[in-house]
Amino acid sequence: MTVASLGYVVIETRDLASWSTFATEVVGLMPAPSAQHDVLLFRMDDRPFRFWIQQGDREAFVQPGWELANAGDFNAAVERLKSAGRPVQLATPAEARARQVTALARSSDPAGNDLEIYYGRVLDYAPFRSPAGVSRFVTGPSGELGLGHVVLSAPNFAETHAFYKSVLGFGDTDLGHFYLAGGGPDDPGVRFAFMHARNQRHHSLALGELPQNEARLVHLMVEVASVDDVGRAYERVHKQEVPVSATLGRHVNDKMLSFYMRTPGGFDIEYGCDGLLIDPATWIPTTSLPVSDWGHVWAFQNADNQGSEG
Ligand SMILES: Cc1ccc(O)c(O)c1CC[C@@H]1C(=O)CC[C@]2(C)C(=O)CC[C@@H]12
Ligand SMILES: [Fe+2]
Repeated sequence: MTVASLGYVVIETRDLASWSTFATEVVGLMPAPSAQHDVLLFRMDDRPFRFWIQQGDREAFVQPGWELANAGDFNAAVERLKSAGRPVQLATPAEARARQVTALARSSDPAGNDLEIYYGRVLDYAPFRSPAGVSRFVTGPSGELGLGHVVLSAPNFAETHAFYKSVLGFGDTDLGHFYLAGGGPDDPGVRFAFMHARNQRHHSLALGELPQNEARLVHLMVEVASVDDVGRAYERVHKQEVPVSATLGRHVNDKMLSFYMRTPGGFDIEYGCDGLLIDPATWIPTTSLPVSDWGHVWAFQNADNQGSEG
Protein backbone atom coordinates (compact mmCIF):
# COMPACT_ATOMS: atom_id res chain seq x y z
CA MET A 1 0.00 0.00 0.00
CA THR A 2 3.05 2.26 0.22
CA VAL A 3 3.15 5.06 -2.35
CA ALA A 4 5.86 4.23 -4.89
CA SER A 5 6.56 7.72 -6.27
CA LEU A 6 5.26 11.16 -7.23
CA GLY A 7 3.83 10.35 -10.66
CA TYR A 8 2.43 13.66 -11.90
CA VAL A 9 1.09 17.05 -10.88
CA VAL A 10 -2.18 18.70 -11.90
CA ILE A 11 -2.23 22.50 -12.27
CA GLU A 12 -5.11 24.84 -13.10
CA THR A 13 -4.76 28.15 -14.96
CA ARG A 14 -6.86 30.83 -16.64
CA ASP A 15 -4.13 31.27 -19.24
CA LEU A 16 -2.92 28.01 -20.82
CA ALA A 17 -0.72 29.88 -23.30
CA SER A 18 1.42 31.58 -20.61
CA TRP A 19 1.84 28.35 -18.65
CA SER A 20 2.82 26.57 -21.85
CA THR A 21 5.54 29.11 -22.64
CA PHE A 22 6.81 28.90 -19.06
CA ALA A 23 6.78 25.07 -19.03
CA THR A 24 8.67 24.70 -22.31
CA GLU A 25 10.96 27.75 -22.52
CA VAL A 26 11.85 28.19 -18.84
CA VAL A 27 11.48 24.73 -17.25
CA GLY A 28 12.36 22.89 -20.47
CA LEU A 29 9.50 20.38 -20.45
CA MET A 30 8.42 18.68 -23.69
CA PRO A 31 4.88 19.29 -24.97
CA ALA A 32 2.98 16.00 -25.40
CA PRO A 33 -0.19 15.21 -27.35
CA SER A 34 -3.41 15.83 -25.39
CA ALA A 35 -6.84 14.43 -26.21
CA GLN A 36 -8.59 17.44 -24.60
CA HIS A 37 -8.45 20.97 -25.99
CA ASP A 38 -8.55 22.51 -22.49
CA VAL A 39 -5.67 20.38 -21.15
CA LEU A 40 -1.96 20.68 -21.96
CA LEU A 41 0.42 17.83 -21.16
CA PHE A 42 4.18 18.05 -20.65
CA ARG A 43 6.75 15.26 -20.46
CA MET A 44 10.09 15.09 -18.66
CA ASP A 45 10.92 11.42 -19.37
CA ASP A 46 9.24 8.36 -20.93
CA ARG A 47 5.92 8.89 -19.13
CA PRO A 48 3.11 10.24 -21.33
CA PHE A 49 3.04 13.32 -19.07
CA ARG A 50 4.38 14.54 -15.74
CA PHE A 51 2.59 17.95 -15.81
CA TRP A 52 -1.16 18.10 -16.53
CA ILE A 53 -2.22 21.74 -16.95
CA GLN A 54 -5.93 22.40 -17.31
CA GLN A 55 -7.94 25.50 -18.18
CA GLY A 56 -9.94 26.79 -15.19
CA ASP A 57 -10.95 29.91 -13.33
CA ARG A 58 -8.05 30.01 -10.84
CA GLU A 59 -4.26 30.11 -10.85
CA ALA A 60 -3.54 27.20 -8.54
CA PHE A 61 -2.01 23.84 -7.88
CA VAL A 62 -4.74 21.20 -8.02
CA GLN A 63 -3.17 17.97 -6.74
CA PRO A 64 -0.28 15.54 -6.89
CA GLY A 65 -0.81 12.10 -8.45
CA TRP A 66 0.79 9.42 -6.25
CA GLU A 67 1.78 6.21 -8.03
CA LEU A 68 1.13 2.79 -6.49
CA ALA A 69 3.06 -0.24 -7.78
CA ASN A 70 0.13 -2.49 -8.68
CA ALA A 71 -3.58 -3.25 -8.22
CA GLY A 72 -3.06 -4.81 -4.78
CA ASP A 73 -1.23 -1.77 -3.41
CA PHE A 74 -3.78 0.56 -5.01
CA ASN A 75 -6.79 -1.27 -3.54
CA ALA A 76 -5.12 -1.43 -0.12
CA ALA A 77 -4.48 2.34 -0.22
CA VAL A 78 -8.14 2.99 -1.12
CA GLU A 79 -9.23 0.83 1.85
CA ARG A 80 -6.84 2.62 4.23
CA LEU A 81 -8.12 6.04 3.10
CA LYS A 82 -11.69 4.90 3.77
CA SER A 83 -10.80 3.42 7.19
CA ALA A 84 -9.08 6.71 8.09
CA GLY A 85 -12.36 8.50 7.36
CA ARG A 86 -11.11 10.34 4.29
CA PRO A 87 -13.53 10.95 1.40
CA VAL A 88 -12.62 8.65 -1.50
CA GLN A 89 -13.97 8.94 -5.02
CA LEU A 90 -13.12 6.20 -7.51
CA ALA A 91 -12.61 7.68 -10.98
CA THR A 92 -14.61 6.38 -13.92
CA PRO A 93 -12.79 4.28 -16.55
CA ALA A 94 -12.95 7.32 -18.86
CA GLU A 95 -11.25 9.53 -16.25
CA ALA A 96 -8.54 6.91 -15.68
CA ARG A 97 -8.02 6.65 -19.42
CA ALA A 98 -7.63 10.42 -19.70
CA ARG A 99 -4.86 10.27 -17.05
CA GLN A 100 -3.36 7.31 -18.98
CA VAL A 101 -3.47 5.02 -15.94
CA THR A 102 -5.22 1.74 -15.16
CA ALA A 103 -7.16 2.86 -12.08
CA LEU A 104 -7.48 6.21 -10.33
CA ALA A 105 -9.01 7.52 -7.09
CA ARG A 106 -9.33 11.01 -5.56
CA SER A 107 -9.07 11.89 -1.90
CA SER A 108 -7.58 14.54 0.38
CA ASP A 109 -5.33 14.80 3.42
CA PRO A 110 -6.44 16.10 6.85
CA ALA A 111 -5.03 19.55 5.99
CA GLY A 112 -7.41 19.76 3.02
CA ASN A 113 -4.81 19.19 0.30
CA ASP A 114 -6.41 17.21 -2.54
CA LEU A 115 -4.60 14.14 -3.87
CA GLU A 116 -4.92 11.38 -6.42
CA ILE A 117 -3.63 7.82 -6.26
CA TYR A 118 -3.31 5.52 -9.25
CA TYR A 119 -1.55 2.50 -10.68
CA GLY A 120 -0.66 1.41 -14.20
CA ARG A 121 2.60 2.64 -15.71
CA VAL A 122 1.90 3.62 -19.31
CA LEU A 123 4.98 4.62 -21.32
CA ASP A 124 5.47 6.95 -24.27
CA TYR A 125 8.06 5.51 -26.63
CA ALA A 126 8.75 8.75 -28.52
CA PRO A 127 12.21 9.94 -27.39
CA PHE A 128 12.28 12.74 -24.82
CA ARG A 129 13.71 15.97 -26.13
CA SER A 130 13.73 19.21 -24.14
CA PRO A 131 12.79 22.33 -26.15
CA ALA A 132 15.10 24.38 -23.88
CA GLY A 133 18.06 22.01 -24.21
CA VAL A 134 17.88 20.35 -20.77
CA SER A 135 20.17 17.30 -21.05
CA ARG A 136 17.90 15.11 -18.88
CA PHE A 137 15.40 15.31 -16.02
CA VAL A 138 16.33 12.95 -13.19
CA THR A 139 13.46 10.51 -12.57
CA GLY A 140 15.50 7.29 -12.29
CA PRO A 141 16.36 4.71 -14.99
CA SER A 142 12.70 3.63 -15.28
CA GLY A 143 11.05 6.68 -13.76
CA GLU A 144 10.92 5.08 -10.31
CA LEU A 145 12.24 8.21 -8.52
CA GLY A 146 9.17 10.10 -9.67
CA LEU A 147 9.00 13.64 -11.04
CA GLY A 148 10.57 15.34 -8.01
CA HIS A 149 8.92 16.52 -4.80
CA VAL A 150 5.99 18.61 -3.62
CA VAL A 151 5.88 20.71 -0.45
CA LEU A 152 2.42 21.12 1.05
CA SER A 153 1.13 23.31 3.89
CA ALA A 154 -0.14 21.48 6.94
CA PRO A 155 -1.27 23.84 9.71
CA ASN A 156 -2.55 20.74 11.61
CA PHE A 157 0.97 19.38 11.31
CA ALA A 158 0.95 16.33 13.61
CA GLU A 159 -2.33 14.96 12.22
CA THR A 160 -1.32 15.41 8.59
CA HIS A 161 2.15 13.99 9.19
CA ALA A 162 0.65 10.88 10.82
CA PHE A 163 -1.80 10.48 7.91
CA TYR A 164 0.92 10.32 5.24
CA LYS A 165 2.86 7.75 7.27
CA SER A 166 0.08 5.45 8.47
CA VAL A 167 -2.37 5.73 5.56
CA LEU A 168 -0.14 6.20 2.49
CA GLY A 169 3.04 4.56 3.83
CA PHE A 170 5.54 7.42 3.53
CA GLY A 171 8.64 7.24 5.73
CA ASP A 172 10.41 10.09 7.52
CA THR A 173 13.73 11.14 6.00
CA ASP A 174 14.33 14.43 7.83
CA LEU A 175 12.33 16.19 10.55
CA GLY A 176 13.58 19.71 9.98
CA HIS A 177 12.96 22.52 12.44
CA PHE A 178 13.76 25.94 11.04
CA TYR A 179 14.12 29.00 13.27
CA LEU A 180 13.48 31.74 10.75
CA ALA A 181 12.71 34.48 13.28
CA GLY A 182 16.21 34.68 14.73
CA GLY A 183 16.16 31.52 16.86
CA GLY A 184 15.74 33.41 20.15
CA PRO A 185 13.57 32.16 23.04
CA ASP A 186 10.44 33.66 21.45
CA ASP A 187 10.99 31.94 18.10
CA PRO A 188 8.82 28.78 17.97
CA GLY A 189 10.41 27.73 14.67
CA VAL A 190 8.68 26.08 11.74
CA ARG A 191 8.43 22.29 11.68
CA PHE A 192 8.96 20.40 8.44
CA ALA A 193 8.63 16.69 7.65
CA PHE A 194 10.59 15.55 4.59
CA MET A 195 9.26 12.13 3.65
CA HIS A 196 10.27 9.42 1.18
CA ALA A 197 8.07 7.13 -0.86
CA ARG A 198 9.17 3.58 -1.79
CA ASN A 199 12.14 4.82 -3.84
CA GLN A 200 15.56 6.32 -3.20
CA ARG A 201 14.67 10.00 -3.62
CA HIS A 202 15.45 11.80 -0.33
CA HIS A 203 11.93 13.24 -0.25
CA SER A 204 8.97 13.04 -2.61
CA LEU A 205 6.79 14.96 -0.16
CA ALA A 206 7.46 17.59 2.47
CA LEU A 207 4.94 19.05 4.90
CA GLY A 208 5.52 22.47 6.40
CA GLU A 209 3.76 23.81 9.50
CA LEU A 210 2.59 26.79 7.48
CA PRO A 211 -0.79 28.42 6.76
CA GLN A 212 -2.42 27.26 3.51
CA ASN A 213 -1.54 29.70 0.70
CA GLU A 214 -3.72 30.85 -2.18
CA ALA A 215 -1.79 28.78 -4.73
CA ARG A 216 -2.33 25.66 -2.56
CA LEU A 217 1.31 24.60 -2.86
CA VAL A 218 4.57 25.81 -1.32
CA HIS A 219 6.70 24.48 -4.17
CA LEU A 220 7.40 21.56 -6.41
CA MET A 221 10.92 20.43 -7.25
CA VAL A 222 12.25 19.10 -10.54
CA GLU A 223 15.76 17.64 -10.79
CA VAL A 224 18.07 17.88 -13.78
CA ALA A 225 21.19 15.86 -14.56
CA SER A 226 23.97 18.41 -14.19
CA VAL A 227 25.01 21.71 -12.66
CA ASP A 228 25.11 23.10 -16.20
CA ASP A 229 21.42 22.28 -16.65
CA VAL A 230 20.73 24.24 -13.44
CA GLY A 231 23.00 27.12 -14.54
CA ARG A 232 21.40 27.32 -17.99
CA ALA A 233 17.94 27.36 -16.41
CA TYR A 234 19.09 30.13 -14.02
CA GLU A 235 20.19 32.11 -17.07
CA ARG A 236 16.82 31.56 -18.86
CA VAL A 237 15.03 32.74 -15.70
CA HIS A 238 17.04 35.97 -15.63
CA LYS A 239 16.74 36.61 -19.39
CA GLN A 240 12.98 36.04 -19.36
CA GLU A 241 12.58 38.08 -16.14
CA VAL A 242 10.95 35.27 -14.18
CA PRO A 243 10.84 36.22 -10.47
CA VAL A 244 13.51 34.39 -8.43
CA SER A 245 12.11 33.32 -5.02
CA ALA A 246 15.42 32.01 -3.70
CA THR A 247 18.89 32.40 -5.18
CA LEU A 248 21.18 29.47 -5.99
CA GLY A 249 22.18 27.48 -2.93
CA ARG A 250 22.74 24.01 -1.53
CA HIS A 251 20.41 22.38 1.01
CA VAL A 252 21.99 20.58 3.96
CA ASN A 253 19.55 17.67 4.17
CA ASP A 254 19.24 16.38 0.60
CA LYS A 255 22.39 18.15 -0.74
CA MET A 256 20.34 19.59 -3.61
CA LEU A 257 21.99 22.46 -5.50
CA SER A 258 19.00 24.53 -6.52
CA PHE A 259 17.22 27.83 -6.98
CA TYR A 260 13.52 28.70 -6.71
CA MET A 261 11.43 30.61 -9.24
CA ARG A 262 7.86 31.87 -9.21
CA THR A 263 5.53 30.06 -11.66
CA PRO A 264 2.48 31.66 -13.31
CA GLY A 265 0.49 29.54 -10.79
CA GLY A 266 1.67 31.64 -7.82
CA PHE A 267 3.70 28.79 -6.30
CA ASP A 268 7.42 28.13 -6.74
CA ILE A 269 9.37 25.57 -8.71
CA GLU A 270 12.67 24.47 -7.16
CA TYR A 271 15.10 23.61 -9.96
CA GLY A 272 18.08 21.53 -8.87
CA CYS A 273 20.67 18.80 -9.28
CA ASP A 274 22.80 16.53 -7.05
CA GLY A 275 19.88 15.31 -4.89
CA LEU A 276 20.84 12.70 -2.30
CA LEU A 277 19.68 9.10 -2.80
CA ILE A 278 18.86 7.07 0.30
CA ASP A 279 17.96 3.46 1.07
CA PRO A 280 14.35 3.77 2.23
CA ALA A 281 14.56 0.38 4.00
CA THR A 282 17.35 1.33 6.40
CA TRP A 283 17.36 5.14 6.61
CA ILE A 284 17.19 6.64 10.11
CA PRO A 285 15.56 10.10 10.09
CA THR A 286 17.76 13.14 10.63
CA THR A 287 16.82 16.51 12.16
CA SER A 288 18.13 19.47 10.18
CA LEU A 289 18.28 22.88 11.78
CA PRO A 290 19.85 24.93 8.94
CA VAL A 291 17.99 25.24 5.64
CA SER A 292 21.08 25.52 3.46
CA ASP A 293 24.84 25.06 3.51
CA TRP A 294 25.18 28.26 1.44
CA GLY A 295 23.02 30.50 -0.74
CA HIS A 296 19.21 30.26 -1.02
CA VAL A 297 18.61 33.92 -0.20
CA TRP A 298 14.80 34.08 -0.06
CA ALA A 299 13.02 37.04 -1.63
CA PHE A 300 10.50 37.17 1.25
CA GLN A 301 13.36 37.41 3.77
CA ASN A 302 14.93 40.25 1.75
CA ALA A 303 11.63 42.12 1.88
CA ASP A 304 11.44 41.56 5.68
CA ASN A 305 15.01 42.76 6.20
CA GLN A 306 14.46 45.88 4.12
CA GLY A 307 11.30 46.58 6.12
CA SER A 308 13.04 46.38 9.48
CA GLU A 309 16.02 48.43 8.32
CA GLY A 310 13.96 51.14 6.69
C1 LIG B 1 15.02 23.15 3.92
C2 LIG B 1 14.72 22.49 2.61
C3 LIG B 1 15.36 21.27 2.33
C4 LIG B 1 15.12 20.61 1.13
C5 LIG B 1 14.24 21.16 0.20
O1 LIG B 1 13.97 20.57 -0.96
C6 LIG B 1 13.61 22.37 0.49
O2 LIG B 1 12.76 22.85 -0.42
C7 LIG B 1 13.85 23.07 1.68
C8 LIG B 1 13.21 24.40 1.92
C9 LIG B 1 11.76 24.36 2.43
C10 LIG B 1 11.07 25.68 2.77
C11 LIG B 1 10.32 26.29 1.63
O3 LIG B 1 10.15 25.72 0.60
C12 LIG B 1 9.70 27.66 1.79
C13 LIG B 1 10.55 28.64 2.52
C14 LIG B 1 11.09 28.00 3.77
C15 LIG B 1 9.92 27.80 4.71
C16 LIG B 1 12.05 28.70 4.57
O4 LIG B 1 12.19 29.88 4.64
C17 LIG B 1 12.88 27.68 5.31
C18 LIG B 1 12.52 26.36 4.75
C19 LIG B 1 11.90 26.75 3.43
FE1 LIG C 1 12.29 21.50 -1.97
